[in-house]
Amino acid sequence: MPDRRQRLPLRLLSTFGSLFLLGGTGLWLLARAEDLPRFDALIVHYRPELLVLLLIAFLVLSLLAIRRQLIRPLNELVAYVRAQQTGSPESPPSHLYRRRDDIGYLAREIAKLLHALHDKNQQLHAQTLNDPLTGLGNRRLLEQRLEIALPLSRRRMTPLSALMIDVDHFKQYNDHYGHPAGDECLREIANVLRDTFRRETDIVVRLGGEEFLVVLLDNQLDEATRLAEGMRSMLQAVGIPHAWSPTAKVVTVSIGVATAPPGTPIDLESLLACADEALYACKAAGRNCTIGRHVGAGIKESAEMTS
Ligand SMILES: Nc1nc2c(ncn2[C@@H]2O[C@H](COP(=O)(O)OP(=O)(O)OP(=O)(O)O)[C@@H](O)[C@H]2O)c(=O)[nH]1
Repeated sequence: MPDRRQRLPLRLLSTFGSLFLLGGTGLWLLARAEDLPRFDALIVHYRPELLVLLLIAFLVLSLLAIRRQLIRPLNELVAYVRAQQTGSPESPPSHLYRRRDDIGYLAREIAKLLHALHDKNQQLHAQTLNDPLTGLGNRRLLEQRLEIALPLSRRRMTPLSALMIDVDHFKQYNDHYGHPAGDECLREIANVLRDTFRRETDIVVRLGGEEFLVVLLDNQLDEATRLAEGMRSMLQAVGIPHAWSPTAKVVTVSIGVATAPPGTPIDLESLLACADEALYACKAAGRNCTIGRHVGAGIKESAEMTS
C-alpha cells in the first residue's frame, strides 16, 4: 500500500524510477538481442529505430506523468483562485485540499490566504463606512444607503425625513472639560441616538465634529419631529453635566428636521440643505429645540424649548 504521506518529489521519483526501469530493461534486451539468434537479423537491422521508439515512449510517458501530477492540479488551483474573486471564499476542490503532497499543501495555504484576505477586506470595508470615534456610520455609509433608499421611497411614494442634530455649545464643553471628555460626550450622544433610532431602516451617522444625521424612511414630519424630541429629552435625562453652557446645566442638542413628502423628487443635498436650514432656525431660536419643515415649504412646526 503506498505511503499516503509521501511528498510530490517521492511520487515523481517513483514514477520516473519505474519509467527508467522499463526503458532500461528494453535497452538491455536490445543490447542482448545479438545473442539471440532468432531475432538477430531483425534486431540488428532495426536497433536504432527501436532505440528511438523506446526513447519517444519514455518521453511521452514522462510528459503524461508530469501533466497528471503537476500541470492538471496546478491548472485546477488557478481556476479555483480565479473563481474566488468575489464573495466569500470557498474551500478548494477536496481532491486537491486533501492531497498530502506539496500540491495539497499549496492548496491549503492558498485557501488560508484567501480567507485572511477576505476578513481583512471586510474589516477595511467596515472601517470605511464607520466613524471610528462613535462606531456610528459615516457620510459614506449614508450615501451608500441612500443610493437605494431615495429611489425606493420615490417609487413606493413614501415620505423621507432627515434629522440634523448638532450639540449646543460644544466648543465650550471641549474648552472646559478637555478634548478627551468631549470625545466621551460624543460617544454618549451616539449611544442615545442608537437607543432612539432602532429600526433596521434608520440610518444614523456622524457627519463630522459634533454633528449627527439620522435619516428615517417612511416617517411623516410629525412622527419624525416626535422622534427627534424623544432623542432630545433622552439626552437631557442622561444629564451629561455642562456647567459652561449658556443654554442648560447639561449637554443639549438642536435638531433640524426636514421631510420630503411622498413622491417628492429629492436628492441627498437638497434634503440635507433643508434640514440644515431648520437646524439654523433652532440655533437662532435659542438652541435645545427641534424645528421641522417640509422640503420646499416654510417652517412647519417648532417643538418645545427647554432650558
Ligand atoms: N472632543 C471632540 N471635539 C470635537 C470633535 N470634532 C469637533 N469638535 C469640536 O466641536 C466644537 C464645535 O464648535 P462649534 O462649531 O463652534 O459649535 P458649538 O460650540 O457647539 O456651538 P453651537 O453649535 O452654535 O451651539 C469645536 O470646538 C471642535 O473642536 C471631536 O471629534 N471630538
